[in-house]
Formats: sequence, structure tokens, C-alpha cells
Amino acid sequence: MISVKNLSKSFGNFVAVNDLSFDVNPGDIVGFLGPNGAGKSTTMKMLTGFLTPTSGYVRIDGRRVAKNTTQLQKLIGYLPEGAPAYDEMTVYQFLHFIADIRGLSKKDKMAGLQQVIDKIELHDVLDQPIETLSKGFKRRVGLAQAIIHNPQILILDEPTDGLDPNQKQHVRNLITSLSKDKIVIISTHILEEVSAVCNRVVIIAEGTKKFDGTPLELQQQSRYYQSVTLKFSYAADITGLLEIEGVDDMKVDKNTGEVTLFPAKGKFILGPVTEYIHHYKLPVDRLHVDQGRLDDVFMQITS
Ligand SMILES: Nc1ncnc2c1ncn2[C@@H]1O[C@H](COP(=O)(O)OP(=O)(O)OP(=O)(O)O)[C@@H](O)[C@H]1O
Repeated sequence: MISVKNLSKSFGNFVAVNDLSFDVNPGDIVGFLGPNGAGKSTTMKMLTGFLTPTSGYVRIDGRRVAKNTTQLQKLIGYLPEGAPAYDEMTVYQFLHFIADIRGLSKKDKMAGLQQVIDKIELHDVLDQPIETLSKGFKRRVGLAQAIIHNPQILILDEPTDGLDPNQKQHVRNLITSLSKDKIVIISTHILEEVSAVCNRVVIIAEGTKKFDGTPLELQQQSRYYQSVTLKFSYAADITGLLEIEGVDDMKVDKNTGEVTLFPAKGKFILGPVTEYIHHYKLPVDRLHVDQGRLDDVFMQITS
């Protein structure tokens, strides 16, 4: 278990991370979100022992990272932002090098290498210098070095940044397959990643925690959660729609003519809305229930 308590980091007078507290348990796949400069990478560097906190602490299984750094780093796989590597090495040389640095025995090294090469499908590029790889493969090599010692904790800083949609999907599937019984913390700007991969979301802005909950709880904060959008086949009298029980607000899209009905907090309006449509025989062509818009909530929470 990871416990973050009152964690702060200042660079001179600038406070990059401010009094951050949260716990992470095995099985948690945490999406760590925030705008540019929110303090995500700085927090991850403190989680992994690469930066010392100005105040507060990170504990892993009860032990402080800042005091037991080398021992606790054995439990962690870390993919830093941009997946840095030694570009002139081949993939195989680099993974060997990392396994040596990790202090793996010869037997564990060979088993670890084989496993990551298979899992991350690196066979075709093993003898290629890293500088000649595509972005997607570079990121995969970064993931491979992070898991070669089979760590219980995976900390991945923007693992899919800059990848094409296929590569993104591939890396996400990999993360999901790696995550069983582990702690995974992924920083990302990509909101769809949260619903695709994570079972928990922590949002920070200006170094401070703004949200901690499940992706569903985040979606539920969107004003679009369970909103109902109607498309009419021809102009109809919509004035009564606002009077439907549970409807709090209404928006008409001037371009498409679509009408969106927003529910009052905690209300489900699909039933009453369909009843109303049938009762007044409204010419509804299409009806859509929204599951909430993460970009909307993200802006609301962080701005
Ligand atoms: N070594 C440093 N010295 C001074 N300021 C720093 C240092 N490292 C980070 N910062 C500042 O701290 C703030 C948080 O940076 P950090 O890299 O943690 O943000 P981030 O949330 O990861 O951003 P991004 O999403 O753009 O990667 C930024 O304003 C950054 O410029």
C-alpha cells in the first residue's frame, strides 16, 4: 500500500505540490490527472524516491520512501515522462543493462527478459538501436524496462503521450494485463484513458488535490450525466419540456435544433421525458441519454 501524507514540494519560492494526501491499495489503477504544470510529474518523482519532499511523506508498506529509497525502489517500476533510454543501445542491450542495474540474478534476468520480450512483443526490434525505433516502440521499451523485475507498483508518467490511436490501445491493453493485484498510477492528459484503464481518478491542479473517486463518480459530476437530447423531425412546441418532473434546465442547439434536457442533481429523467413525448405525440426522431462528459467536469474542477 502507498500512503501519501501532506506531501509538498517547493522549488525556491514556487510551490509545485501543496499538501497532497491520498492512499493507494493493490488493485487500484489510478489515473492521475491535471492540467500542464499541475504537479503530476513532481509527485511521481517523490513517489518513486527521485525527489525528496519539502514536507510530508510517501510511505510504501509503512516505510518512508525518502529514508528507505533503494530498498523500496525494488518494489517499483517507473516509466518517466518521455520514456528516456540510452538511444545508442539496442533494445536487447538496454534491457540487459536495466536487469543488471536492478541486480537480478542470472536466472531471474533471463526469465525477466524473456517475459517482457514476449509480453510487450519486442521480438522484431531486439537488435535495433533505440534511436531508430518509432515512438510507439520506444514507449514499449520504456514499459519493458519498468516491469523487467516484476514490481508490485507501477508508476507510469504519460505512457501513451504522442502515440497513434492503435499504439495507444495497445499500450492500454498492456497496462490492463499487467495491473492484476498491482498498484498502478498513470499520469495522463487523456480523459478517455481514465474510463478505458483506471478504476480510480485523482485530479490535481496547482499542486492541490481537487478530486479523488471512481471514473463513474467523476462522470456523475458532469451536468450532462443522464441528460436527454432530443432531435425532432420537424419544429414542435417544446415549451412544456422544462415542466417535466426532474428537469432542471434545457439547452437548444441553434445549428442542429437538438434539445438537451438536464436533470436536477440525482434525478433520472428518461422515464418522465419519454412519457411526455408519447402523451403529447412530439415528433421525436432520435433520443440520446448522455453518460456525462469528462472534459466538461475536468474543466469545471481544474479551472
Ligand atoms: N526542478 C524544477 N525547478 C523548478 N521548477 C520546477 C522543477 N520541476 C518542476 N517545476 C515546476 O513545477 C510545476 C509542476 O511541474 P510538473 O512537471 O510536476 O507538472 P505536470 O503536472 O507533470 O505537468 P505536465 O502535464 O505539463 O507534464 C511546473 O510549474 C514546473 O515548471
